[in-house]
Amino acid sequence: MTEFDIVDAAAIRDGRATDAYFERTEAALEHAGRNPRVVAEVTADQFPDGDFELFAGLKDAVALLEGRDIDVDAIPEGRLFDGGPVMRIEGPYLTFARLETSLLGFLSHASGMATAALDCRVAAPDSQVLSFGARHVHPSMTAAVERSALVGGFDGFSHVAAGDLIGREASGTMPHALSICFGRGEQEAAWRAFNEAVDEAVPRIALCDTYSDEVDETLRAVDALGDRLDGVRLDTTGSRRGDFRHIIREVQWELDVRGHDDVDVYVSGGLGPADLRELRDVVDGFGVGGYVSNADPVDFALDIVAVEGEPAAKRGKLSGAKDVYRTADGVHAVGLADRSGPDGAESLMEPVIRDGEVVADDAFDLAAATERALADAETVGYGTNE
Ligand SMILES: O=P(O)(O)OC[C@H]1O[C@H](OP(=O)(O)OP(=O)(O)O)[C@H](O)[C@@H]1O
Repeated sequence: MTEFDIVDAAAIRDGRATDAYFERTEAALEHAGRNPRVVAEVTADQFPDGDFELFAGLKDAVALLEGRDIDVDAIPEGRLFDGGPVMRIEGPYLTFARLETSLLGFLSHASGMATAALDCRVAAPDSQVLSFGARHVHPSMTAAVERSALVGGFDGFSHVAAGDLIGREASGTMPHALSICFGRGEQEAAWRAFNEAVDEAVPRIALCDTYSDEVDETLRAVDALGDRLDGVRLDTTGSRRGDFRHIIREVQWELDVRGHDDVDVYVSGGLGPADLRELRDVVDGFGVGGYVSNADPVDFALDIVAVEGEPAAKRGKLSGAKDVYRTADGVHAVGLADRSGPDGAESLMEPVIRDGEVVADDAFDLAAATERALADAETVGYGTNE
């Protein structure tokens, strides 16, 4: 049987999922009898510059690091960061050297996607926003996509197996394929079959752009499903879109004049924050895919900043174990961990692992992470000058 090209969880956990140069570094250090106690930090930018990003991926990072002879401090998942460390690891270097590759992968990708999700969330704070981007990425990444979207404040997601892992049910109704399988002019049959077959708890949201005009298909869906119709989705393809806002307003108008203003209107297809801002007052919800799933990973690096208690770092990086602080007005500052931060500032880093034991479950609890993300967005005014 042909297997998928997926590096499995055991290889990640045992450190085989690493860059070859870490294996050679281990060989050299062991040969020389060296295994210094180091402090290493995960950082994207050395100094704050007002450009915030959202921290995610901590749950998987902790799963990788727990049980090892190290201490780990980190800012909790869902916290906005702006320069300085997001994580600090202390212990014998050989204990965690080969984990750097997977550790950075977990944090970089998830944080990039969560930041993109928060961009969408703040663009349409009162709309329902669902993650539709699983189809754009390798299947092994889909749970990370959906979880990151939730950390960034999305209301739901589409991927079924990701839902099994996350512990929440996937949402979604129908693709164009359903109408096409019934045939041109037979959309009513497709919507009725959906209504008859699908669990009562699933909202009846008819996809209304497959063969004909959005207003026409919407009114036909109203006739076909009557009061059972909860909403329509317009995924009008780019080449046919013209003025999408006008199309949506026209659909809303024609629903209203017939007394169906309770039918919600959802839109999807290549949408990002600018579209959400432009359309948020005329729709009830959005499906957003590629903007989140295809987001650039955050450029995290892991660097040694102290060896045997003494400051040490490569040039361009700041030596010494550090902490990050937030002042009451939402400004971030970086300082040495063994000194207090600016007056009135709170430290954002928390102990997460001590001697290999996880000591802060709440730091990567999904609901808590989302709550932090939304609160932080407000505190620092994230996205308000877009
Ligand atoms: O464009 P994105 O933001 O990445 O959104 C992801 C996809 O979700 C929608 O699929 P839909 O189910 O409507 O498409 P299909 O039935 O044509 O496959 C939309 O057409 C996008 O292709």
